[in-house]
Amino acid sequence: MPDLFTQLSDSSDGDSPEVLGTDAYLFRGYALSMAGALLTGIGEVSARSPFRQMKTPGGRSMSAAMTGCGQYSWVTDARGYRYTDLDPDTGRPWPAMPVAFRDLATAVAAAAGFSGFVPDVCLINRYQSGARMGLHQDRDEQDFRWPIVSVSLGVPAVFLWGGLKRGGSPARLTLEHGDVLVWGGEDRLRYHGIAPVKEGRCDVTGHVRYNLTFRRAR
Ligand SMILES: O=C(O)CCC(=O)C(=O)O
Ligand SMILES: [Fe+2]
Repeated sequence: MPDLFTQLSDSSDGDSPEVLGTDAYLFRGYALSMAGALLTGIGEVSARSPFRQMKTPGGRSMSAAMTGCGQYSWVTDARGYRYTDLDPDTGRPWPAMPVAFRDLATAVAAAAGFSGFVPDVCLINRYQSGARMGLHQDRDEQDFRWPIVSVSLGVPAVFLWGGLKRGGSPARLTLEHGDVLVWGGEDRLRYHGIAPVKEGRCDVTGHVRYNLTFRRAR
């Protein structure tokens, strides 16, 4: 893979990512130096569009609480999964995406070989202990050529990394405060999820895990 070499040496923190697939990388600690700014951003976004536990189309409450920012964000309710330009809870547009969020997503995507990624969505997940996310694909976006960029903050969690089809037992990776995953290309539709988050403590977030997931919805 000659390309991989070039990409790795372009990695802006100088550390090589772990390779999770043809087009999937884990950049350990990539967001550590920006964690303060990211948490401030989460506070500002959630002051305007509060975290809420959404319902699946089948009527079950998601255990992770969610909010979002950007031009659109992702919602689920009895009508299904979709992106909206208004927050259904406030009736107002989703808060603007903080510049620090967007710049981080663009830079790490480029380090993974996806130059020109400009997210129009940042979905923010908040996990208390016991919260989880079942195996799923991210497939409500228009153009699967753009990757998913996923930033973990706070208490660690086990990320489940499956294949392109349902079934089989997924790989398990512990994601810690500051870790960033990028998946796209051949890996764009991989099943993934989060195992129930264990009781833990992080100096900056307390008992909570946050995940920022950056997408290009449209
Ligand atoms: O919390 C995570 O790390 C994964 C979140 C996720 O897969 C999603 O929001 O679609
Ligand atoms: Fe996902």
